[in-house]
Amino acid sequence: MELPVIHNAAPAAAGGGGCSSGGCGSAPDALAHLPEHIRARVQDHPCYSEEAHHHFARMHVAVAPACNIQCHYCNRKYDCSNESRPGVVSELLTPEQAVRKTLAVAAAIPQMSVLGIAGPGDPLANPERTFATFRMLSEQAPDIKLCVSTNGLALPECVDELARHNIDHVTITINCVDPEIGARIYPWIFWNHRRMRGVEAARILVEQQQKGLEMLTARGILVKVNSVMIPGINDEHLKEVSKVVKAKGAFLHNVMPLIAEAEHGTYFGLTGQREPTAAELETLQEACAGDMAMMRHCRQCRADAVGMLGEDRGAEFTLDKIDALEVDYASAMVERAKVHERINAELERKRQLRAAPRFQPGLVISETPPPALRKVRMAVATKGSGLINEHFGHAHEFLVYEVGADSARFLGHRKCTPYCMGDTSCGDGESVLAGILRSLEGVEVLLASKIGFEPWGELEKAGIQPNGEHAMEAIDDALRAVYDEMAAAGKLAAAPAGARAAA
Ligand SMILES: C[S@@+](CC[C@H](N)C(=O)[O-])C[C@H]1O[C@@H](n2cnc3c(N)ncnc32)[C@H](O)[C@@H]1O
Ligand code: SF4
Ligand code: SF4
Repeated sequence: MELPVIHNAAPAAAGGGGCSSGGCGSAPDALAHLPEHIRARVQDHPCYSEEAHHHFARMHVAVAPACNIQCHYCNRKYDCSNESRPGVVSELLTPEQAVRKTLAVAAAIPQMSVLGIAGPGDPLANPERTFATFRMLSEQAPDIKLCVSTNGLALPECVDELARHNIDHVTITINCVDPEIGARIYPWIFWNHRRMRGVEAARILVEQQQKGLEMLTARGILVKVNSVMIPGINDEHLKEVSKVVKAKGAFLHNVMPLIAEAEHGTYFGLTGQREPTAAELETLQEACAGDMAMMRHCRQCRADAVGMLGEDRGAEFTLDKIDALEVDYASAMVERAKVHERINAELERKRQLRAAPRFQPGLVISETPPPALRKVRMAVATKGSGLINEHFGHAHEFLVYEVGADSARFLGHRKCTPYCMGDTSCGDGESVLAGILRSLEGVEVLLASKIGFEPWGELEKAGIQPNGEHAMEAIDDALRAVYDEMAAAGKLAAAPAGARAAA
C-alpha cells in the first residue's frame, strides 16, 4: 500500500519552487543571493536594495554641469522644477553650496543615508567640483555614504582619487560593449583635447568603461552598471552587456527604459526613436537577471533629487530656503543614527520572519497533493515606509509585484499622472484614468489606502480588482493576505501553460 503524502497546509505556486514549508512570506530583495559582506554594505542604500528603498532616502547634488561625451538621449535642462528625468536641475551648485544643502537635508530627513553626484553632466568631467564636494562631505558628514554616477570615459584616471575619498559605490552607464552599436548611441566623445566621432569614438568609450570597471572592482569598490534600453539599437545586445559586466565584477545591473519625447529636444526624441513598453523592459530584465542581480526600482531621478525614491522634496531645499536654516549637524547625526538603527532592526525582524516557516508544524495528512496555484500581479500605491499609505487618486506611480504562494517579487514601478490632482478638481480625470489603466496592463489587483467611486468602477471594468481594505498595512502582509483570500475563494487555479502572461 502506498503511504499517504504529507503536505503542509499551503499549496505550491505554479512554477514556483521555493519554500516547501509553505512559504517564506515575501522576498522583496533582489540582492538575496549576494554574498553577506556585500549585502551588509548595501542594506541601507535605497538604490541598491529594493527593500531599503521603502525606508531610506537619498539626495543628488547638481555640481557637475559639463560632459565629455554626447548621448543621443540626453539634453540637460536648467531652471526646471516640473520635469522629473535625468539631467534636469533647478539650481546648479558650487561645492560649498552643495555641502550646505546636504547638511540641511540630512538634518531635516533622518532617513537619508546616501549622497550622490549624478550630473547634470558627468561628475568625472568636472573632477575639481566633484572631488571638492566629496572631500568636504567626508569631513563634515562622515555618516553619509557617497556615490557617483559616470559614463566612464574619464574613470580610469579617477579611480585612485575615488578610493581616497572613500567612495564606496560607483555607477557606470554602459549601453554596449560593441563599438558598432555604440556609434548609434554616441555622436561624439571629447578625448585628448579633440572631438571624435563614429565607431572609433565608441571603441575608446567602451574600452575606458571596461578598464574603469575592472580597476574599481579590483579595489573592492562596489560597481552598479546602468544601461539604457533603446529598442532596435541595444535591446538584444544588453544581455551580452550583462554577462560581460558581471564577469568583471559589477554587482548590480540597472536596465532602465529610454526616455525619448520630442519636447525634451534630444536626438532620439526628435527623430521618433521609440521608448520600450513596460512589458518589453520586464522581459529584458528577466533575461539579464539569469546572470546577475537586477535593479528594478530605479526612478530615473533628476540630478538634484531629494527624499525617498519616487518623491522629490527638492523645492523644500532651495538655496534661499537653506540659507535661512540653522543646522546643528552633530545633533542631527545622533538622531539619524537612532532612526537608522530602528529601521534596520525592523528590517531584520522582517527578514527573520521571512526565513521562518509561514505555517506552523500542524501538518495536514492527505492522499492528494494540493493544487498548483498561479501567480498574480498586484499593484500597490505607497508613499514609502513599506506601507499601503497612498490614495489611488494621488498616486503618481504604482509598485507592481508578482505574488505567489511563497513569495512576492517586486517587478517594477509604473509611472502615471495622478488621477486626482487635488481635493476638488479631477478635471481631466477621464483621460488620465485611461492612461493609468494602460500603465497597469497585466495587473489583476490594485491596493491603495482609498479608492474613489468612479475609478473603482473603471478598474473593475478593466479587469482589475480594487482593494482599499489594507490601508496602513505593510505591503508584504497585505499582498499575502489578498493572495490567501483569492486562494481560499478558488480564484487561483493554475492556468494552462501560456494562457496568462502573469502565470
Ligand atoms: C544624467 S546621467 C548623469 C551621470 C553620467 N553622465 C552618466 O551618463 O552616467 C544619469 C543617468 O541617466 C541616464 N539617462 C540620461 N538621459 C536619459 C534618457 N533620456 N533616458 C534614459 N536614461 C537617461 C544616463 O544614461 C545615466 O545612466
Ligand atoms: S554621459 Fe550622462 S550627462 Fe553626458 S550626455 Fe550622456 S547622459 Fe548626458
Ligand atoms: S536615478 Fe536610480 S540609482 Fe540614481 S538615485 Fe534615482 S533611483 Fe537611485
